[in-house]
Amino acid sequence: MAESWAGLGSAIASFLFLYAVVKDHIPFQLRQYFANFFHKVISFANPYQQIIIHEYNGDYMHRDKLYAATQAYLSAACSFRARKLKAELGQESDKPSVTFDNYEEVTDTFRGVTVWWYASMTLPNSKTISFYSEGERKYYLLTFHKCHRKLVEGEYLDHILREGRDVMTRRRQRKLFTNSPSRNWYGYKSSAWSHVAFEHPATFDTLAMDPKKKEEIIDDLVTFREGKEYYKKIGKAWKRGYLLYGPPGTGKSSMIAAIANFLEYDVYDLELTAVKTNTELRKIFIETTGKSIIVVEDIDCSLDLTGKRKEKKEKNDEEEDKKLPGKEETDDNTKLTLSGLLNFIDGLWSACGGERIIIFTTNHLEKLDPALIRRGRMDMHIEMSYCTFEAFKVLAKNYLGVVEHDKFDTIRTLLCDVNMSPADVAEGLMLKKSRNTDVGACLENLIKVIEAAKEAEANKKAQEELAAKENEELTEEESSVEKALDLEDSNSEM
Ligand SMILES: Nc1ncnc2c1ncn2[C@@H]1O[C@H](COP(=O)(O)OP(=O)(O)OP(=O)(O)O)[C@@H](O)[C@H]1O
Ligand SMILES: [Mg+2]
Repeated sequence: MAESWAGLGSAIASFLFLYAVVKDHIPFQLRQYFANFFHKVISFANPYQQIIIHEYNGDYMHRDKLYAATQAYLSAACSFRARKLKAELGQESDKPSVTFDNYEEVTDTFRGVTVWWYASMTLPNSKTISFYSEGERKYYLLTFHKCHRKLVEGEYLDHILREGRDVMTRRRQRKLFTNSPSRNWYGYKSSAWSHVAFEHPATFDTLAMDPKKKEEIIDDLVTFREGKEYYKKIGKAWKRGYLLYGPPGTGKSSMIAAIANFLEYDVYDLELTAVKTNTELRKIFIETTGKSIIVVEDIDCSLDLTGKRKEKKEKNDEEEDKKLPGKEETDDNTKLTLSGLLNFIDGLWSACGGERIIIFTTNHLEKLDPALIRRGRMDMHIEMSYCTFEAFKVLAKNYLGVVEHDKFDTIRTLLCDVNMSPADVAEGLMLKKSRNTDVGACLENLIKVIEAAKEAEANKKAQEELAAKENEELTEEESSVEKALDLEDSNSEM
């Protein structure tokens, strides 16, 4: 046996030696012909097929998107099968990712089919003198059986792209954007938005509100997040509008942060007062990305939107006849109007860019134009109310770590008679906590705060009643004087 192996070895060595000697004497075309023929024979006999995914294609400017998605996918789904791993922190990421190192191979299974992934790179050719210094070129090599080609090309690569993008989205450093005034939209890479890292700690666990309502909102968000196919089926853009309304300090902004953290979306905080025209608003909108929340806080203060559309329509009807041909259309395009805002929410443009949530907040629901908040535009109206006992229990758990206490009953009774925002209740719990860690003392402090608020509210109510009574008496007096004067006048006429 050993002899026959030795014989084979020497035969190969002789062949390679001979080939090296005669290679230079064979014409190039003939060599090419033999190489092609050899390749065909090999691939005919080889039942496997390969797809290569390079990190950079053509130039060094743009990293291939499929390569990036593959890297993310493999790091999440397969790297645990590799022996040699490497960890790195991507540019846009805030979480380290662990992926398998070069020259490692892992397997993956898709619909019962096994495929092999191999990470490798080509080293720079040191003999080539180039103006640009070339580095190593990394790539992934995907190997699979020939009979699964349709599945791999048709579905598996799409699956890699989709899942990989999801992993990248989850790992990315989320951002809080704000729109810059249009005078700053100039220069290289000019953008309507500037951003900082989004790091708000609010979550649904820290949000004090009725647990049933909270559950409803979470269910709605989950349905939305998983509703891509549904929205496609019913022919609606994949977006959802929420209107948060309620008095100051009831948690509207905290709710936005909790939603963003729950869905892992970016937040675009749209300052409408910095937008001058409908065209600007459209540009701002186009520059937002999918998986994001667009927020307009205090919408009632941002613009005088009430009834403007109606007035405008009437005015337009009147002015229709006066319009001269060739006269410039100014109104709609040079000003930010309610119809501009409505277009922004659900016009044709609203469908571009993927899943989006739009949230408006207001302290005064009654001030808003019904068209702006009708169902379909603002799909869910969420009232953020004064602190109830259920909401207080969430705050007590978060701030003091207690779920039950003797003083809870007193607080329950007190909260029924007073309108206190969760912000005020939280402040009552926090003030004392900073100096004294005793839970009983903190709750005692809160009771005092609520009692003081109750007294202040009662005083205010009494004053208002007094003022109303005085006003009433004054009007009564005035009307009796008027009546007396009228009587005098009629007597003198007679
Ligand atoms: N429902 C709540 N749950 C937990 N904390 C709350 C809640 N409401 C208010 N707070 C606390 O009060 C602070 C202010 O709340 P937030 O800014 O969310 O109120 P808001 O409704 O947006 O008020 P405004 O109408 O003035 O903008 C928050 O930082 C948070 O600590
Ligand atoms: Mg707010």
